[in-house]
Amino acid sequence: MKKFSVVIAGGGSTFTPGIVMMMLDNRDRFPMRELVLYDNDEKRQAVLGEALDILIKEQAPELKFSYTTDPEVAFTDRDFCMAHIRAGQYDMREKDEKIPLRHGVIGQETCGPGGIAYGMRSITGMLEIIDYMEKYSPDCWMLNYSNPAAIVAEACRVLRPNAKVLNICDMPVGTLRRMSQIINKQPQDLEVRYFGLNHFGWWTSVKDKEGHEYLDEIKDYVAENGYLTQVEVDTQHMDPSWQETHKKAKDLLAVNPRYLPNTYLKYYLYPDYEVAHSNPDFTRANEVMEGREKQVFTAAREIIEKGTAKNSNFHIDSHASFIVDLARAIAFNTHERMLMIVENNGAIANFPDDAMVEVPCIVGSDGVEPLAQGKIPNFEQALMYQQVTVEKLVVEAYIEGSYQKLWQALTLSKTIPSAKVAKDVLDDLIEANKEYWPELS
Ligand SMILES: NC(=O)c1ccc[n+]([C@@H]2O[C@H](COP(=O)([O-])OP(=O)(O)OC[C@H]3O[C@@H](n4cnc5c(N)ncnc54)[C@H](O)[C@@H]3O)[C@@H](O)[C@H]2O)c1
Ligand SMILES: O=P(O)(O)OC[C@H]1O[C@H](O[C@H]2[C@H](O)[C@@H](O)[C@@H](O)O[C@@H]2CO)[C@H](O)[C@@H](O)[C@@H]1O
Ligand SMILES: [Mn+2]
Repeated sequence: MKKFSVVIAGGGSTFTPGIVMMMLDNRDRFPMRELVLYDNDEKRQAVLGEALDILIKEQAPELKFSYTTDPEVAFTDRDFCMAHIRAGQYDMREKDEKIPLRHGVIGQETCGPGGIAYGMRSITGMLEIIDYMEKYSPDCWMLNYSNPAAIVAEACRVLRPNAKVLNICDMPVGTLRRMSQIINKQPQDLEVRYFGLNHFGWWTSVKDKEGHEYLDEIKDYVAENGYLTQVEVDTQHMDPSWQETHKKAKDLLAVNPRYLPNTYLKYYLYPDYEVAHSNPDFTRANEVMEGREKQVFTAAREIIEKGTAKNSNFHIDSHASFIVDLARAIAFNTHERMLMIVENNGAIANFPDDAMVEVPCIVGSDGVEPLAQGKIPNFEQALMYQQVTVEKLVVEAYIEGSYQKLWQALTLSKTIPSAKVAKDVLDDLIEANKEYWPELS
C-alpha cells in the first residue's frame, strides 16, 4: 500500500497529539512515510513537536517526523495537509467570547459576533496555508477543520474556488456517537440524512444498515434528556458548559420537533437564555485554557523531562478517526459517506446554489459529491438564509474592507437585537482585532 506524506498545519494545536496518536493507530489503514508539523508560532509548536518526536521514535521509529515554521519545508512533497489553525490563538478566542458579552449578546467561538470576529482573522491564515500548499505541493489535498468552518468555507469558495480543500466539522460526528448510544447501536452502523450550514443544521433521518428509521425514537429521548447519555461517549465534552449544551438540545427540539437539531442552534434560537447563563469573566476559552490546553502542554513537558512517552498523559483522539476515513476516501477512492461543507448546487433544492451547506456527501479520489436532500421546510429555510447571508457578508466585508458590510453582517445575525448593539460590538471588535483584520472603511 502507498505510504503518504502528511503535514499538520497548526502543529501547536491542543488537538495535535491526539490526532497524531490516532494516525499512528491507523497506520495499517493509512500508512505514512513522513509526518511534519507546521505552525507560525515556533515556541508553542516546539513543545508538542519535541514530545511527539520522543513518542514517535518509541512507537513508530520507521516514520520520518519533524516540525518546522518554514512553509517550504512544511509543504514540499506532501500528499495531505490536515489543517487546524486558530488565528489569534486562545487569547483572541477569549476576546471573541467576552467582548460581545459586555454588550449583552452571545459570546461564542464560532457563532454570532465571536464567530464573525474569528472568521475575519481566519480567512488570512487559511489563504496563507492554501497558497503554500498549492505552491509547494500542487497535488496535495487539504482536510480542513480550522474554524469558523462556515466562514472559512465561504472564503474558500469565493477566493480559492479551485483549491483542493475539504471543509469538515466533527460536531455531527460527536452527536451521532451520542445518538448511537441512545439506541444502543454503533455510529458506523448508522446512516444519516442531514441538512444545514456548519454549526446550524438538522438530522432528518437516522437509519441502520437494514433501513430501520430511528429518528422518532431518538427524538423521544432527546425531548426528555437532550443529547446527554448515561455513558459518556464524548470525552472532549465532559465540562459542565458542554454538558449544558447537550442538554439544551431538548429545548431546540421543542421549537422544531420535525428534525433532530445541531446543538449550536441554541445560540440563535435561545440567545437571551445563553447570555443569562454565561459568565462574562470566565467563558469556554478560559475553561479550555485551564483544561485541555494546560493538560496537553503539561503532558508534553513531562514527556520531554522524562525522555519517554511511556505512561504519558497524551491521549489518542479516536473520535477524529473520521479524518483518516476522509484521507483514505481521497487516496483509495473508497466512496466514504460523510457530512461535508460543500457548495450547495441543488443538494438542498430550495436553497441558493452558491451557499456553503453541510450535507451528506460521497467522497472519492476526485473529491466530494453532495447527496440531494430535497426541499427543506420554510422555518429551517428562512433561518438558514438569514445565517448564510451573514456569512457571505463577512467574506465580502473582508474582501472589500467594508465596515458597512460587516456592520450589516452583525445586524443581520439572529444573535444581535439591533443595529445599534451591532455597531457598538463591531467597534470594540475592530479595536481588539487591529493586528489581524484587514483595514475597514
Ligand atoms: N471543525 C471542527 O469541528 C473543529 C473541531 C475541533 C477544533 N477545531 C478547530 O481546530 C483549530 C485548532 O484548535 P485548538 O483549540 O487546538 O487551537 P490552538 O490555538 O491550540 O492551536 C492552533 C494552532 O494554530 C496555529 N496557527 C494560527 N495561525 C496559523 C497560521 N496562519 N499558520 C500556521 N499555524 C497557525 C497557532 O499558532 C496554534 O499553535 C481551531 O480552529 C478550532 O476551532 C475545529
Ligand atoms: O469548546 P471546545 O474548544 O472544547 O470545542 C469546540 C469545538 O466543539 C466541536 O468539536 C468537538 C466535537 O463536537 C466533539 O465531539 C469532540 O470531538 O471534540 C471536538 C472538539 O472539542 C465543534 O465541532 C468545533 O467546531 C468546535 O471548535
Ligand atoms: Mn465544528
